[in-house]
Amino acid sequence: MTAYLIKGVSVLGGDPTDLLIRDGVVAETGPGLTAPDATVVDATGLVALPGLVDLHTHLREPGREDAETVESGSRAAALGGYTAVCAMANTSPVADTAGVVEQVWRLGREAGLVDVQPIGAVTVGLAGERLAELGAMADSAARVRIFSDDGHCVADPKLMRRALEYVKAFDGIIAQHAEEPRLTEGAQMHEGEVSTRLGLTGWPAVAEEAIIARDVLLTEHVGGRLHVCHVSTAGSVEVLRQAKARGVRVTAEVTPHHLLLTDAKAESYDPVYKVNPPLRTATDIAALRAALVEGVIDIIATDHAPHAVEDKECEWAYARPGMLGLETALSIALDVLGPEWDLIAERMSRTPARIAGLDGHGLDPAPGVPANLTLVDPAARRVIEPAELASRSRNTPYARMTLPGRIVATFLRGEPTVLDGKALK
Ligand SMILES: NC(=O)N[C@@H](CC(=O)O)C(=O)O
Repeated sequence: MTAYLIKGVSVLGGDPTDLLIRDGVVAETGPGLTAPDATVVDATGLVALPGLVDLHTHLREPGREDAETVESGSRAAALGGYTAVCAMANTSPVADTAGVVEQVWRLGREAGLVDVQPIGAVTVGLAGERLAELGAMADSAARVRIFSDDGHCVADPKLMRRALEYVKAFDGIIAQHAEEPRLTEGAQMHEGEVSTRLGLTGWPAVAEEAIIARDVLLTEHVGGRLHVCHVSTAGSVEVLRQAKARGVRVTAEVTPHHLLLTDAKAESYDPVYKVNPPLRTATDIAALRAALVEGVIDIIATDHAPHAVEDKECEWAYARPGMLGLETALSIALDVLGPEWDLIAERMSRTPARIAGLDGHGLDPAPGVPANLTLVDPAARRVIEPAELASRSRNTPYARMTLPGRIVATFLRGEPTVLDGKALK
């Protein structure tokens, strides 16, 4: 294994120092380190963060390798500063058996760019009718601890209750896509002023809030663990605030796009802005940002949702919902939160690693800690060019926008996956 000496780096915004990485761990920290055998990385002006951890990534393999593969998504993740991602189960076939989750897990190991932790489906085929083999997935080599039908809501309350109860045996989590399906039939965008003007069927905020309210009560009742995917409304924040105040074991995520973009984007009729849950209003954005700072929302998760050109560059009504996120998330966080490095590390690395139980991730660089870290140039500004993204898909909502921050290097267990802003594999 090569040793790396990172010179002049600011750890989480602190004074410049050096980090010596050897045998996969941070061996030493402090100014003026020397190590003749080490490769020197000049990190003047760069900030070191614990490697980012994404709790919500769609890698599309197996089934839609034209949109993304475990390898291409892993590369996009590493370039975005991530060292671990949790892969959602809505693949084809669905990740609802030990066989499929082990396949995704193995593909992640082979790609070797980030740790890929599969999420298992809650119900067979995401159909919402009967529980999948949750125990077999938990016992598999992939050691699944988070289960989600994301893309679909586990709408049946009895099934949701059973799922929450079942995974308690191994302290598992049910991650809910909160969308009451009867309230969103035919929905195309957020229900509000803009949808009325455009004549598009609305997806009301209450469709999300009603499910979160139900699920925190169910979670409280059975003493389980709930994670709420992509929270998008001010009302949801209030439901979560109350649940947390009562001590319910619930965590929640917000996506970068729900922190930045509003439903006014739909006025362009450009399906790149079609996403589930839909882009909401400026009032919602303000509430989500405040909740993220306060900790009512625990983490930023990308909901990286690559889609092939034919599924996005078509009429709005026929387009699939979802947008890319891995390669731009840190920039959006910087834009929204400012250079609040400790908060960014908390919401994008430490807390997601803790929720997912990913040992060795989410730890600040210190002697003895596995060297999973990323180096950011906070002064850089970059123009997002879709053709330059490592993802196989092009559906970024930030095309040609200038965003702050650039990932210069990412290390996974002491080996660089990204150097000089370029993926090494
Ligand atoms: N977030 C999205 O808009 N899309 C997700 C699934 C989903 O949550 O609908 C996808 O898999 O494409």
